[in-house]
Amino acid sequence: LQKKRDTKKHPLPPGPPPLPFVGNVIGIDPDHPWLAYSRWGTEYGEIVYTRLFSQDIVIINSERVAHDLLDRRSHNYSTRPPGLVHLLGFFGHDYSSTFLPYSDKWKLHRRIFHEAFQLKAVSSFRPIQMRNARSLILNLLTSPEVYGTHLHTFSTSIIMSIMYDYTIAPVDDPFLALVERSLEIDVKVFRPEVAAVVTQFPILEKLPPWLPGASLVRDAIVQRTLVPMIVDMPFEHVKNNMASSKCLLIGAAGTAAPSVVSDALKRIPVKTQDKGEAAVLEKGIKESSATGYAAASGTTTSTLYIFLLAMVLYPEVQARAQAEIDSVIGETLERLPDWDDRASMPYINAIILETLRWFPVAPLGVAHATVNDDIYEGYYIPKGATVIPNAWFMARNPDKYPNPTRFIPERHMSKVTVEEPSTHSPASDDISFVFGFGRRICVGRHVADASLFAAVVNILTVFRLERAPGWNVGPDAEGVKWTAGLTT
Ligand code: HEM
Repeated sequence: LQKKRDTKKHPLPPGPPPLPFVGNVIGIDPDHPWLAYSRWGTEYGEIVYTRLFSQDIVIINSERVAHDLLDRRSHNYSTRPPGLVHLLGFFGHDYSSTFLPYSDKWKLHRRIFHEAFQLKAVSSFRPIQMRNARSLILNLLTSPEVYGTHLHTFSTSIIMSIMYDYTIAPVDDPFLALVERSLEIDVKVFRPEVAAVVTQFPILEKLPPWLPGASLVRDAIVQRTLVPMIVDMPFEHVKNNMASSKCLLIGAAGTAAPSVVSDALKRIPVKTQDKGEAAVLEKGIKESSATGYAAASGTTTSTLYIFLLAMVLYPEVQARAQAEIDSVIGETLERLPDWDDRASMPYINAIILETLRWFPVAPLGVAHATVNDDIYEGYYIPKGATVIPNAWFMARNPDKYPNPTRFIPERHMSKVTVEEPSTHSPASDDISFVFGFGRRICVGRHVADASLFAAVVNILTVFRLERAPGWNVGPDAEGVKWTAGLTT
């Protein structure tokens, strides 16, 4: 039954007419929901209401509305959809900072991330990022045919070093195997569209696992086994390192190499003598750090795939970027670029911004939800509504980005920051919407920005990327097959 509401005074935002019971489920390609949402954006405007079964969905199709609601009214728009939160619980995933409802637990996770990943702190990770970028170009030189694996190794090695000072084994790393299996399930399941179906048909969670069609239950069983290992294994690695370094040097509080986890653990005794509170803090550190891998690896890797695609499709952009690099480090390649060169490379910075814009790797961001009813520009937005920022459509706003399907770094040239690199932040640039909004904006955006610079500048310094013969993809990237989930 549809909820009874008095929407006479304030109508719901416009949207496609729903069918009885199912709402607007039909017509959404589950693998590319942003395409339907964007069509509705063209037809109905900046804010669209739709219903998936009984779940209210509000799609935000413009940065203007997203800033109004998700930033300026963030007190009401900073939680996650209850259906999604429930689904995560069913999968044993209720530790994930990304999907925690707005709560004290989320605030603690956010504080732990903020201490490590705020703009003025992230420069301490630069040696790790540059070292991994150098390994990346070496790996690409050795076996270019498995470039995807190398991009993935680059992203995962960085986040594991930063978080845990954990060095990933070149082959068959035991932690990586676990986490990749788990992420495969995550990206296909943790979406508002799936949550709406499961909320409507709770029986789906109760089916016997052997039944054909009970893949949700089977996946949940696998996840509930994997999750405790994923959360515990790298955390114990840090604790063991800290303990053994203490044994070696009695009295020195942890001489293990620094990492986000060891730094956060070292801060605990200073802050609290209370055992209960210390346990809560330790759990918060363990759970938030386990979120870091999932949040950082797929997004960074996918962005680098899109960068390679752009370079192959736009050789003139590549040539201009390489001319810029040559002008800074010299054509003889006596050295590779480094952080100090960044301020002299506005075109490289513009390429990074355009890569993030051209195909946002999280095309629908991560869904927010309302805590209370709201009225916005005369429209009624119900309590508990799932609120989806359609980054894909924002990136294709022709008023802001003329010819939006084309890769044109020049459009950012007047905006790229060229000051001292430690003050450079993509959030201050005009593509910050790809990192989300308000209190939930991506905590890793400054880390991501630096990793992308390290990879992009090193790749362009030593390689020329060319189209493989017979590969027929046009400048709008039509013909490219996208693997879609939470991230593409
Ligand atoms: C190109 C790379 C990246 C992109 C495009 C990206 C994008 C996003 C987006 C769209 C969100 C959701 C924001 C919202 O709810 O409005 C998010 C959240 C988050 N990201 Fe990123 N991200 C990237 C890299 C990273 C990295 C490297 C890290 C960690 C070091 C990270 C950690 C997180 C975390 C923990 C959250 C959850 C924040 C919360 O719910 O409070 N991300 N990211």
